[in-house]
Amino acid sequence: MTISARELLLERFRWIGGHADMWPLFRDGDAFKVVVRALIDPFRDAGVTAVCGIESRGFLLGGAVAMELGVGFVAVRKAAGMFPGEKLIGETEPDYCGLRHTLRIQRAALSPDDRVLLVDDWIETGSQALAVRELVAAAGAKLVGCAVLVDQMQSDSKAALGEFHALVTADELPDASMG
Ligand SMILES: O=P(O)(O)OC[C@H]1O[C@H](OP(=O)(O)OP(=O)(O)O)[C@H](O)[C@@H]1O
Repeated sequence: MTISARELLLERFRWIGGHADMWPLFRDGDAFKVVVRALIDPFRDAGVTAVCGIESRGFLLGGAVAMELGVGFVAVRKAAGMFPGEKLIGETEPDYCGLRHTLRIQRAALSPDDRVLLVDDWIETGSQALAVRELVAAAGAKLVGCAVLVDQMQSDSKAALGEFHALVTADELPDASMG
């Protein structure tokens, strides 16, 4: 019997010391492939031309999704001074930790004919995803949608992220007090 990405995620997910631990899922090559393919499913025929991923876990998933879709990857960096050349820069609202981040993409990475899929492991306040939306718009490109493993976002702003696809919601995961 084939196990679905959703079942894999629910089965392998752990809390360790209050931190969500999905790394064992990525360590298993077969499971990783199933999860990446499930993230892509609604977007296979959406005309996506670029995948964006936010530093750092979004790099891992976004790169894999880009490869599978056969398009390029656009890094969204938080770290200052790490990106060469001209950049587009945006500030986030406070994220799930109450932190504001400065997000950057290389200006030349996107053009007005690009159709962008944002990929991440987890969305909670949506602050970082919404800031990426602004960067994509500043490049003149279109954010087609957002694919995440875990959705914990309550805000109505989710609609601003285009087609939204999550493998599970946070309330389906084991309770954080278990870890
Ligand atoms: O919806 P929000 O409240 O904006 O939070 C979601 C973001 O937070 C996490 O990254 P984190 O900042 O923990 O960085 P990491 O991937 O390096 O752990 C996650 O990977 C998202 O990028």
